[in-house]
Amino acid sequence: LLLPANKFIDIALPSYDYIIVGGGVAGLVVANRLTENQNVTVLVLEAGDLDPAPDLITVPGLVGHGFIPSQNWNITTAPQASLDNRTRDYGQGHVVGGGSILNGLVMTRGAKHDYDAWRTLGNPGWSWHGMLHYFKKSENFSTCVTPEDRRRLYIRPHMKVHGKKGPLQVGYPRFFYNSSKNFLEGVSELGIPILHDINAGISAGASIAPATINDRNQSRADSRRAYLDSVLNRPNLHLATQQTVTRILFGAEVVDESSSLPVKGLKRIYGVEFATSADSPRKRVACNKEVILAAGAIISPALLQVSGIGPTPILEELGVPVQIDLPGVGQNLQDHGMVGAFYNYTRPGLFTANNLTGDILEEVEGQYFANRTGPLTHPLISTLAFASLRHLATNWKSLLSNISNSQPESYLPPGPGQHPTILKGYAQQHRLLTSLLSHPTVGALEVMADSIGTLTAAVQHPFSRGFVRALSADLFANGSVAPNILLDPRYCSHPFDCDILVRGLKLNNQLVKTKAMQQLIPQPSYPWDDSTAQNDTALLEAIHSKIQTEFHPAGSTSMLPLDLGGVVSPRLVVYGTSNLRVVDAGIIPLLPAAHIQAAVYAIAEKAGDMIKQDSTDREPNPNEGEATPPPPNPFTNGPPGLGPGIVQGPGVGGGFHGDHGHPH
Ligand SMILES: Cc1cc2nc3c(=O)[nH]c(=O)nc-3n(C[C@H](O)[C@H](O)[C@H](O)COP(=O)(O)OP(=O)(O)OC[C@H]3O[C@@H](n4cnc5c(N)ncnc54)[C@H](O)[C@@H]3O)c2cc1C
Repeated sequence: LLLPANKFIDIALPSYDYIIVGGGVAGLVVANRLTENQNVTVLVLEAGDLDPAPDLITVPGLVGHGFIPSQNWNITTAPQASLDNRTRDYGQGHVVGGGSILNGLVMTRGAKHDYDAWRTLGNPGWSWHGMLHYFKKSENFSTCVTPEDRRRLYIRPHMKVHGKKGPLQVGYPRFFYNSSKNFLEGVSELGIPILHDINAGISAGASIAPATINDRNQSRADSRRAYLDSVLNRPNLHLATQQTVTRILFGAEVVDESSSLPVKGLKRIYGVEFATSADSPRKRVACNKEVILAAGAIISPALLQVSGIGPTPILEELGVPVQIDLPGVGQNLQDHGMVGAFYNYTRPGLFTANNLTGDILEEVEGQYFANRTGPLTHPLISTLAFASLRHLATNWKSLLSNISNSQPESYLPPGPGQHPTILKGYAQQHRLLTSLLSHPTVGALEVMADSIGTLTAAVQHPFSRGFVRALSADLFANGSVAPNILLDPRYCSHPFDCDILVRGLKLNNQLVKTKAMQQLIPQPSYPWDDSTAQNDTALLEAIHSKIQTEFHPAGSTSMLPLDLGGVVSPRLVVYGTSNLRVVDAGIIPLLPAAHIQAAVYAIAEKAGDMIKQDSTDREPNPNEGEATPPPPNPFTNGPPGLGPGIVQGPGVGGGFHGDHGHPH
């Protein structure tokens, strides 16, 4: 139900039990699960709008054809000092559904060991075992692949590890390019196994990865379609679009003896401040229970900082009063850097995505829209391989021992990145990474194959750590949010990451020489041809100029113990607060070797259960209402009944302008 913009004042409540900041992947999962309880009220504030389902979004075959500008935050990285000193564009979803509206649909989980490492880092309950229930809970897995495709492409999922009843459709396209088979068998010739199911706990191997595709109509499955559309009529769920949260507001300090949360003497969050645009009035809304940050790994930490939660030196520079000195906020940022290398397949008659032009495109479109079959059901990437370090280097043991003997702190950013807790946390990650990379089932590198000859290499267990920070106390300074965010992934600030990519490109050069791949008649061009294939310096130079994001930012609000630079506890509560959680990709303490949407859906499902559980544990809580007196109604039209629906921006009128004396 979409209500006109001016209904915002009419239907918004003065306070909600839960306020979710960001209606992307994690935010919509949590909104759905919390509103299963009809006695609970939830407001989702989303900066973007509902997408009108254009073909560019819904048709898998159009993945990679660009972003709709209004749906992208248009963030740019800092110049990459360890590469070529250039900035990189960094697309992020600014739309209901967040990254799941823009993403490449690839659905991979990573290895069992990747998640067991999260537990080892001090997070009980967050092992593979702890996540598997939620991987399954989120997905409705479908195996509608023809027997012929199953056989030739080795698709045999282990149904025990998949869910059939979850909201998110996960399946396979109804069309595969022939080059997929060459790729799988070529990789196998190099001694890397073909996996029948890449999501069963062993990820080092080649596979056809499932996709977030709705099997029935072969269109994109995203968090909005999966988790929101079917529950929009719940009267206890309000979604306000085009509302950017600019600050988290603090209430009184509470001492809550009865809570299972670590709340004694902690700060209580009162609500949030938000606005439709830089020059529109700031409004406030209060929470009865919690504020839940789901603004993604880049904006959630910036929001914490401008609200006074973060490293003191950064808060002081911003001129923001320090509410909680939390050194980890914005640190430990990790990403999978990737390099697209091109080996043009020239076999005469080979059908590739390049053929989708003119009459053929018209025919293929007709096929797709008439009966949802054909090449347009196929996303950009279905075919990929994860190589373990053993697959990349015979001297893997000595490589790892060299890393173990190095000084981890020298690789971290200066300033707030050198806080003792951050150093300690990174040293632990460093040890765990070397252990993970020694494992034959864990990916060190991913190679993604499209149909035309691009073999994109991406480093999967990066040692480099970047950071994100706000540049202004007002996220809307200078008119929009992006210029106020400093995002520095610091690609290859640890040289081992680029070393992995060099090895990856050499692997590519071996791969295109296999019998299976030779059938495609690949024509590598400079810098991927034989002139540079064995020349590390030339490959490194090419990598430096071509690295870009695989769009997997994580770690910037890490779930780690406080003395390891953590921001949230294993219950995802921000340290120092009683009722503020983060549930998005930022909490991932160590990136898995995988595309990370599967992990984010599962994290949010787990968060939903924890929030419900903690709420039950906490009730009745006589102190709670007293500690934070009901706020004045921030909407001039008074508290109406809770009506169903979406509240769509631009929000008009009625908000508090400036301070009204209660929260700060
Ligand atoms: C181009 C692209 C391709 C990708 N490809 C894949 C892939 O193929 N497979 C895969 O597994 N993963 C992929 N990913 C990654 C995956 O989509 C993300 O990991 C996932 O979306 C992260 O979920 P999240 O909830 O943390 O953040 P998001 O999904 O980004 O959601 C954050 C939401 O918060 C909103 N928001 C932010 N700040 C505010 C604010 N101040 N106020 C209100 N709202 C706010 C945003 O608009 C957004 O809707 C891709 C991502 C991108 C961008």
